[in-house]
Amino acid sequence: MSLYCGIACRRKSFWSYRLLSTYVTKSRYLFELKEDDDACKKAQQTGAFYLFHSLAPLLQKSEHQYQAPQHSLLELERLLAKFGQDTQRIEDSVLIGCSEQHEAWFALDLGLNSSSSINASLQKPEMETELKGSFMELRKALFQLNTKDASLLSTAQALLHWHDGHQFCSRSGQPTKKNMAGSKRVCPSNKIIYYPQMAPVVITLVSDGTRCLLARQSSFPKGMYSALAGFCDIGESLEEAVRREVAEEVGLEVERLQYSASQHWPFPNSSLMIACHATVKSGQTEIQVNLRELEAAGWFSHDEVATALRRNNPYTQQQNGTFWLPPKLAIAHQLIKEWVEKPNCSTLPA
Ligand SMILES: NC(=O)C1=CN([C@@H]2O[C@H](COP(=O)(O)OP(=O)(O)OC[C@H]3O[C@@H](n4cnc5c(N)ncnc54)[C@H](OP(=O)(O)O)[C@@H]3O)[C@@H](O)[C@H]2O)C=CC1
Ligand SMILES: [Mg+2]
Repeated sequence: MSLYCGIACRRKSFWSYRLLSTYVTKSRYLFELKEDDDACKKAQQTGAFYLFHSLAPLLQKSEHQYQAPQHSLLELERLLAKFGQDTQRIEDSVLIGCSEQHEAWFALDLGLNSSSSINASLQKPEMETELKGSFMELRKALFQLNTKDASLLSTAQALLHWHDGHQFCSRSGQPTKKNMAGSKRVCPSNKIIYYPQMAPVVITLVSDGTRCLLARQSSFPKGMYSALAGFCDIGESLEEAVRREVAEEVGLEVERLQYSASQHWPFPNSSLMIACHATVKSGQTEIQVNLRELEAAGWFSHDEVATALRRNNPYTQQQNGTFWLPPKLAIAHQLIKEWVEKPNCSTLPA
């Protein structure tokens, strides 16, 4: 960059800075922390840490609610010393966001193997006693938390999981090194950069105009039905993936679709769920279930689905055989709710 450009850019950023919204300054701050290891390390001094053990987040119960506690760097250093872990381990933490006041948030897993030894570490139950909480499996934890914490912990777990599985370069076999924020890993021998990945998944609520199609896999909890989902194949567009998955799983052809929303889903590995509504060709509603993919599929009336949505405790429904729907947090629930409120959602040709 020339000196002139440097001055011009600095001046420009000075004037425009005052005009930037809170959201934009926050996004730029996080971008800086990902790009600059020193800035990220500095942000840890005033930051807050969420703790995990073997990918299970630490939760504390207050009254009838669970919450994810935050720890300052000082508290964390004290805890690590008490647990018999090296404070060097803080370098394993990953950046997961920041407050509007630019307090950076990090996540650290106390149970996963790391570059710093944990052989001398206390066991999980003793840590839980000291932390006055419990490490809860994420699938259970998500449904106990408010939306903000659920989203933050799901990002954190996905990132920690990715780092845990990408410790070595797939070309050289050498250990890879994470940057301070944890937004990438680099192989020191050949400089290959690895970025965290998500697999795109389409999830489609198919309708015939009056009914919607719900299906279940044998691995689902008993009685739960959901919209059709499937991983995108390489080279496919969103529209092609929807069309193929519906054809593969229930033997129907969709002719119109409408994008609804998307969601990061951490199970079993990070997916980007892309939710759509679609309609089948008129008169072509005979389902042929692909039993290698699904256990059952069927058409459900507007009334049946609206009633199922109103049931708020699915577990009590299992006994009497009624079907139930994915919990509110899942995008499948949002998609089904949208259809109940507005059954003619699908407008675009597939
Ligand atoms: N948030 C939500 O509301 C919902 C989320 N989902 C999520 O959507 C995802 C996909 O749904 P599902 O119906 O199971 O998918 P598919 O219909 O594509 O079938 C799953 C099969 O795809 C194979 N597979 C696994 N990972 C990948 C990958 N990264 N790329 C390509 N193929 C893969 C596996 O086959 P094999 O084992 O033979 O290798 C797996 O059994 C699931 O992870 C599920 O958790 C689903 C419904 C609702
Ligand atoms: Mg599927």
